[in-house]
Amino acid sequence: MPLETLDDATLDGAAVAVRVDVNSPLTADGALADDARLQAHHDTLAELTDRGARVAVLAHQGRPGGDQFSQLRPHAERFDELLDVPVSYLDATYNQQARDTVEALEPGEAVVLENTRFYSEEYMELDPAVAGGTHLVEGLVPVLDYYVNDAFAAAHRSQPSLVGFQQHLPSYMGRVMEEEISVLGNVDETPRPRVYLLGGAKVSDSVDVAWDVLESGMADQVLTTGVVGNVFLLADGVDIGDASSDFIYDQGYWDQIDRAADLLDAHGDRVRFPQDVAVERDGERHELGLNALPSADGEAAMDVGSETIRLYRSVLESAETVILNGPAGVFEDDLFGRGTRELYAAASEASYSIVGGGDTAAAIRKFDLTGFDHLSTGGGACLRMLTDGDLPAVEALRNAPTVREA
Ligand SMILES: Nc1ncnc2c1ncn2[C@@H]1O[C@H](COP(=O)(O)OP(=O)(O)OP(=O)(O)O)[C@@H](O)[C@H]1O
Ligand SMILES: O=C(O)[C@H](O)COP(=O)(O)O
Repeated sequence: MPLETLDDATLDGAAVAVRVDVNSPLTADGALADDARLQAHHDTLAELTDRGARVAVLAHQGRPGGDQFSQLRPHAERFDELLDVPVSYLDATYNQQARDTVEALEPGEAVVLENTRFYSEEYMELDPAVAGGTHLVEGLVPVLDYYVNDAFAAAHRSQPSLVGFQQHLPSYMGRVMEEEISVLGNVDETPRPRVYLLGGAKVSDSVDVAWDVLESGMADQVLTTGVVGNVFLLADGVDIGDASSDFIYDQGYWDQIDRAADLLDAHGDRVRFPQDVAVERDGERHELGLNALPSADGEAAMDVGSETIRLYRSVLESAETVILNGPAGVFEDDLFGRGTRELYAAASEASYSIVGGGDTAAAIRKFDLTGFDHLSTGGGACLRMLTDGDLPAVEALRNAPTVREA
């Protein structure tokens, strides 16, 4: 089934649940530290309210037990500032009070319901049919006409608010979802040479992507940086020292070293790993070539070094398409931002560039970089989309009933 967009929906007076992804960094006192994800959904919410929908916003924040797990009041207040229509907040999600509030909405009004993950079923990966029978979904469906999914960044999760409503209601992509699918679903049409710059700390996701794009022929080159680069150094037999190795072990990525070694055996001519690294010594950035590793002082490799930057820049300069995910180093620390800043700047010069990842986007903002063609709102979702294709929430949209069937 083709995916339906807001162009296909008759919204005037309709009660619409819209799932967004506004999962954002919070300050110690619970305020939003960054509203980029809220801004990204502005156009979808503005269109829904402008076209007379009565809008119930569903979203999660953080993970149960984590320090970023909180109410959505700050998000609702920020939406109220960003949008031209009133946006209220309700500390309930699917009970009678929530149903009454949604039913009482006037056309063009919106309410942000409480964090979906306050309910245990929401934090489970469920088969869509089971998700359709959860309390959250069954509680809200009676007061809704349509469901809109704009939460691309969470679309790799098969959780009730992401896949359950599509079992009951005519469902549409929001504008963020539509744009992400149209760009990331057509990566294979972007010009060659196509280079993947993979860094950051989610090693198994990046090794998955590297395997997939090298095996399928999608990538002409894969450049590795960050913790991912350190894993490839270990895979090549370089002793990067206990501090960096222990970090990889503690994060549960030890088994990825063998997968990286197999990848080097199979496609070593198209995979690059760092030729030098940066460590902190006496409070300064200090660079070490591979022959100086492991460092006698046991410092951790926190960034790629100048020689790696030079080599990678030359590859990036000859690329037509660059797909970038994950920072090249601990960019949050001024000593180790250089690899990320310089490699991202080179990537932004390519004819076509795609960026995915929350920390990656934060680095781009920190270094004031511009010129990228597509900044994905997703991290894990973007990577999954680049490998497995359809995401569970998108698949559920494809299978949703049409207006006539509902
Ligand atoms: N050499 C390194 N050692 C330790 N941490 C590193 C290193 N290089 C990068 N990092 C860390 O990796 C983190 C970002 O990795 P991650 O894979 O989460 O990025 P992302 O894909 O942009 O974000 P997300 O998937 O969470 O949206 C940053 O906090 C950065 O400090
Ligand atoms: O930030 C994200 O990647 C999405 O909001 C998904 O969050 P999750 O990884 O906690 O499911």
